[in-house]
Amino acid sequence: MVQPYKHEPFTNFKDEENRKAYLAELEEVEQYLGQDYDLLVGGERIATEDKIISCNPANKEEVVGRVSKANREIAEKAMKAAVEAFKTWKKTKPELRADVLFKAAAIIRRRKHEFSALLTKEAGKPWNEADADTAEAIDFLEFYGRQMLVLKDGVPVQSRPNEYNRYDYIPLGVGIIISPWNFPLAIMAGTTVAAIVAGNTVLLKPASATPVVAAKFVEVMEEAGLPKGVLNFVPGSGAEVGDYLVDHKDTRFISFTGSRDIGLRIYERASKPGNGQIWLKRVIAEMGGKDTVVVDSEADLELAAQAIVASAFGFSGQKCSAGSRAVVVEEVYDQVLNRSIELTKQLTVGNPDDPDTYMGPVIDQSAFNKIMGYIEIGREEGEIVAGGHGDDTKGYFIQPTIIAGLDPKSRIMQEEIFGPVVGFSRARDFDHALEIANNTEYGLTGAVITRNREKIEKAREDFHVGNLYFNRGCTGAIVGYQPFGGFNMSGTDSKAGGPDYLLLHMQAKTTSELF
Ligand SMILES: NC(=O)c1ccc[n+]([C@@H]2O[C@H](COP(=O)([O-])OP(=O)(O)OC[C@H]3O[C@@H](n4cnc5c(N)ncnc54)[C@H](O)[C@@H]3O)[C@@H](O)[C@H]2O)c1
Ligand SMILES: N[C@@H](CCC=O)C(=O)O
Repeated sequence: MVQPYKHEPFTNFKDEENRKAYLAELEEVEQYLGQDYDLLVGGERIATEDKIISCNPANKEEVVGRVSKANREIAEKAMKAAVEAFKTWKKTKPELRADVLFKAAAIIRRRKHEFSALLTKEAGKPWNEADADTAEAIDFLEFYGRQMLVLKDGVPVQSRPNEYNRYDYIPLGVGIIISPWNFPLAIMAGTTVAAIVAGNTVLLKPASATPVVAAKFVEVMEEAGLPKGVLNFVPGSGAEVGDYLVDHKDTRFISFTGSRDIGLRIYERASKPGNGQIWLKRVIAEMGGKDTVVVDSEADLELAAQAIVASAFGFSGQKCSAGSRAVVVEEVYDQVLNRSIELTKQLTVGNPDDPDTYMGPVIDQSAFNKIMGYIEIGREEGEIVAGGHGDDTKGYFIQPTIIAGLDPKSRIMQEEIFGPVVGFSRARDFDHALEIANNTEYGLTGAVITRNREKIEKAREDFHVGNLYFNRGCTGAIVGYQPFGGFNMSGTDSKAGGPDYLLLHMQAKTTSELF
């Protein structure tokens, strides 16, 4: 009997035993740094000469792993394997498919700190952020397994005398899963297993910065009993393998999570049918954000500053949900800004191996350069009142940075920076604050800090984002509790971890029989 779903608890690292356990797993992971990882195609392991070299962003000399790189020929082979495996996987009982997910969840739970320690090494995640990423991966496995058990018999529809009508969900076909590096376990695993449990077969192309944790996850799925060809592992270049698979006539759907620009490229390419293609490709695209914490004059100002700082600088602001804009009502602007500066100056930046590090590095040289470029723009557009410096000698470290006095239409307040930078703008009153909050092309997350019930209700209606939070920060959605996804250029609002998510990977079939 499947137990009711509950989210995986976070680890309390104040507990000495937990600290010791995490340190032991960091040592364990260090033993296997630098190893080679193969592709997986139709159950066959393939090693290529050409490798993706994954490096530790906190110590760029340290190689985390060398992962074989797929090319078009291998991608084609993987597509054929997935098409073949779909013939049997689509007919495999949904209960059995769900059991594979439950077993995979149990395996990852037993190796929880090992996976998190690998995230610390490969993505530069501080302990609590890595722990949350692993917990979310477990949650996706547990939640989607249960959702499939709910959907397996379809939904009742009306029948009439001597007529029996049914409404069932059937899988789509072969899906391409394209995942980002910032939640390299949770989002990669969640998008993969949602497609699989619904009866589809997939080709997984993880982000090139974090392929090792994806390779480890693929091993877990094999251990959990997934048949050959259902999950094919094809890391590779977006431009080469990504475009090829997006354009492929046998691709039935694409599940993409990543930037706005790549999301738009995929959306456009997928709309053009390839030679011999007999369907419209479905696209799930979860993209960027420019997320705002709104602070009202009638608010707990300490809570407001805490929420701004946590939302802006958790995992160095490298979350689509990051609160990269603070819009504060005039009356309390100076107080909130000053307290946010104080809190920011207390944050520790350093090697995420150290449990006392709050903020680790950003992911790579190109991210470092881009974020430092934005900080320079910020010097022109506003005033740097905290941080503003970076150091890329050993790893890619950037101080948490606050830029104050910004025009709401400035670049810092409009463009996704994806780093530890938050811009502050003043609003005349609460209505003006909401107007500013809605003035970007994105619509992913937002938070409102106020004690006023009417203002909460106004924001509930008028603040146009997929995930809106009151009196807390705007990051950290939990699977099954706060289904996640955004409006406008933030994507197709797929609501990962929500009750409708699996349906995006299925099609409904009506049957009607007369007696
Ligand atoms: N909305 C969400 O749920 C969500 C969650 C996490 C991250 N994100 C967004 O992701 C971005 C950061 O992640 P990123 O830097 O990995 O994004 P990215 O768009 O650069 O890459 C995402 C994935 O797309 C692949 N890719 C690149 N070019 C491709 C192509 N031509 N065809 C197919 N695939 C291609 C990459 O290799 C990677 O696997 C941010 O914009 C962030 O906001 C959104
Ligand atoms: N789901 C995560 C964000 C994922 C994107 O980076 C959150 O709610 O903070």
